[in-house]
Amino acid sequence: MANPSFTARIDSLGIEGDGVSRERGAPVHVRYALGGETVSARTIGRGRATATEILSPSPDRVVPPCSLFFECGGCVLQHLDRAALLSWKTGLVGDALRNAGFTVPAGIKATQSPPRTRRRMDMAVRRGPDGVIVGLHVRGSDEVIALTECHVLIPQLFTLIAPLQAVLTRLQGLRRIGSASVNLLDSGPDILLSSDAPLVPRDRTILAEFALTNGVPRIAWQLEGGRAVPETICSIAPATHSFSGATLSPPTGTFLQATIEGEHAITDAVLAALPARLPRSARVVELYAGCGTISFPLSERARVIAYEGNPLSVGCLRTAGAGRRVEVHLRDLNRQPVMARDFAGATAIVLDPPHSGAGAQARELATSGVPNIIYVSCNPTALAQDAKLLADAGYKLQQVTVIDQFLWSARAESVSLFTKTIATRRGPLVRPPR
Ligand SMILES: C[S@@+](CC[C@H](N)C(=O)[O-])C[C@H]1O[C@@H](n2cnc3c(N)ncnc32)[C@H](O)[C@@H]1O
Repeated sequence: MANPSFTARIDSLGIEGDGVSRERGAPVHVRYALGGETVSARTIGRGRATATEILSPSPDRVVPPCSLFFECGGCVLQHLDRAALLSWKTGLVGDALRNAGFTVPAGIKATQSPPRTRRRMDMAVRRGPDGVIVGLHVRGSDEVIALTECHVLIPQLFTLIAPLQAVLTRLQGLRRIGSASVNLLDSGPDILLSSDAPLVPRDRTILAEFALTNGVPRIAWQLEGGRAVPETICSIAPATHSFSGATLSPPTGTFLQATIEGEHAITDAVLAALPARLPRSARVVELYAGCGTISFPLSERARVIAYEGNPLSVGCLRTAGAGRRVEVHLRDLNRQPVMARDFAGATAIVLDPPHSGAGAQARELATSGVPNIIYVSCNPTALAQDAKLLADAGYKLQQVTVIDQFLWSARAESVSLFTKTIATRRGPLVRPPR
């Protein structure tokens, strides 16, 4: 029997944002269902179903604001009230830290970016019979849905989509598939395109005209699936961005925190986690520094020794950091972690690892004995894994801030402060009171 229907009582929301029903033994993940609801559901795969009717709705259920929600793969939780969404994400982070072995302080601070503030998005490009579509994947499919509406993307980027579709339709270098990553820098939209065939000279002229007409300082391009550094196709003005007064020339496709509100919430939480009184000579080691989102605000409080694995980001950070208190090292921290002994004398370690977490680097953090470890995480599961090593090494959790900058997604970001009291010959070195 294809796609059998059943009635399910939903126990809770799972970490992917699906409702989880356990009444049949093995968990069934039910798309579009919320904790506490009873729904009619249709099986769509092993252990997976989609809600077809809500029989008893949760008080937190709302009408999704976007008419594309049930098709588009971009958002997963628009049917959940935003305050309830933030409280669910706060719970995910709290559970991760408890699972790691910590007592979680009461009153976790939590902030959420408003709709239409997302300033970076990776979109898919498809040529169809009626021209090119720039959009997101249909949920669970390779098909691409045109973003005729989007409640997360910042308007300066959303308004570019229609002209971008029109211009890509004219490119010979786009046969069938490609992608468009857009970043809103201080200087304006920065676009990185990929396509499945080389661009011809006329394509380059067309893209340059588009850039001029639409106020796009830079467009870069690479062959779809290629590994070469992207080629700048047109640069009508310098692509620049600034962090705490340091002006950078970021590489194309650079990592930016998803929203400006998210960036500020993260840097504020990191700075608040530093000891209140820091001597000018204090040294903070920063791991996974990117182009310096956190490094430059930090450098106003301490000397920063920054490590990053992407050579282009390192080049950008080095140039912008010249004359500031930021020392930059290129290092793959998976292959060659900073060793515990090399943190000696540091007042704090700040780390902001990728989604997979800190891997081999986490073990060195745990045995470093550095009194303050400030962990910026975009993945509660990886946080739990890494934080367990800190708990086992005697670190205590002092503060947590949850940042929801991927509104309506299941992603939860956080900044946690772990501290350790170090025994010295003169007695315990206690973190100064705030
Ligand atoms: C979440 S981003 C944070 C960047 C920066 N802290 C920011 O807020 O803009 C993670 C960073 O880790 C870097 N990274 C990923 N894997 C790495 C590795 N194995 N070694 C060093 N850096 C790595 C990425 O290039 C990226 O810049």
